Amino acid sequence: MRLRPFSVGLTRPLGTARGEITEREGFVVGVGTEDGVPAPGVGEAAPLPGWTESPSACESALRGVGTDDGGLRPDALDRIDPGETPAARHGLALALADAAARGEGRSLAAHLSAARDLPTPAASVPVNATVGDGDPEATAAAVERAVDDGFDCVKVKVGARSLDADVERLRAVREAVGDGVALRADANGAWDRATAGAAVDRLAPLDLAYVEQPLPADDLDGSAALREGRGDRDRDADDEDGGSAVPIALDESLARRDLDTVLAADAADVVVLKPMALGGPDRVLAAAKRARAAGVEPVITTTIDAVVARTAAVHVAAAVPDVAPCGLATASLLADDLAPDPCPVADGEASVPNGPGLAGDAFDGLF
Ligand SMILES: O=C(O)CCC(=O)c1ccccc1C(=O)O
Ligand SMILES: [Mg+2]
Repeated sequence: MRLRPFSVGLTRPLGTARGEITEREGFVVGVGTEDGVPAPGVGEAAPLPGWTESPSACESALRGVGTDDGGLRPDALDRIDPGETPAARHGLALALADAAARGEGRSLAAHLSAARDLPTPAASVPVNATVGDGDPEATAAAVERAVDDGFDCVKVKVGARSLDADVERLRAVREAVGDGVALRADANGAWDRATAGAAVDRLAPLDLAYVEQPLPADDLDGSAALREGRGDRDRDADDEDGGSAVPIALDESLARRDLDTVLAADAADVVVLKPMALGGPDRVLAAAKRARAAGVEPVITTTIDAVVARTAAVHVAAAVPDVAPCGLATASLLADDLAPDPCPVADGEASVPNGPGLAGDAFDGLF
């Protein structure tokens, strides 16, 4: 197993309620026949503080599963705890899955779905554009650009400013693009229960597709109450029959609590699943299948990963039948990348490479 450190910068910082993301660092993970796998395989471990383990914990977890002569222990994957070091597990699980899929001569999506009794994967996946914090004019202009580029679903970061200011931003966006565009708002856990309750009431007239992580990650009861329209707020006439006027998505909550706990709490309409934060593509596809069975819609996104992990997430999304728009159109947020993007986005859809594996041998030059 080989590890190659990398660092890629964003074209400009992505403003979120939890600060700005300016660059992504991590390791490309390579395995080969010397590791006992049938073909070369490439993975990516890109820890993001606040979402995963630290870069040093990630590196030690990966180095810990190697043998003294540079090979891989046979039980390597089982030795990496997906809760403690999800990015490390992602890197190795992806490299091994890429190798296995290439050995089988089929795409990563086909390999992952066959193991879970899912139907033939899609050839492209719908994606949303991602727009960071900014003033109302800049936010509306960024969303308009995305719509001009062919997106019909756009996610806007909120929660970095007052609720009044965010409502003004989203109003400006809705006015600029009209009713035909699906809008999502991601608060990254910024609001308390009273603010979140006020937010769903005030955003209801703007017809949002969902509000993502309105409350802190641990507040599953608050999220369940918000969904039922019984947050700490005055009820208005619109939700007398109960139910939040805006569907609720959870993201950070999944990195803190296991999926079954989130599902049992009735805390979400949508779960946002990030392979890097949840320990690997295999785990996320299994989680997506379980969420669907429980009536909760899965959405696949990344932590703004580099091209290897982003391509893997596209394969995962392709394996989810009729997947909702996913947060995978983030290549354009990066100023540079590890390799050319094998999943170009056009008309709001990312194309899925045919394989074998992630993208044939396109990433083998990374070593
Ligand atoms: O979902 C998307 O549109 C892109 C990914 C994204 O927003 C994100 C990227 C890095 C870290 C956290 C998040 C998030 O969804 O909260
Ligand atoms: Mg989010």
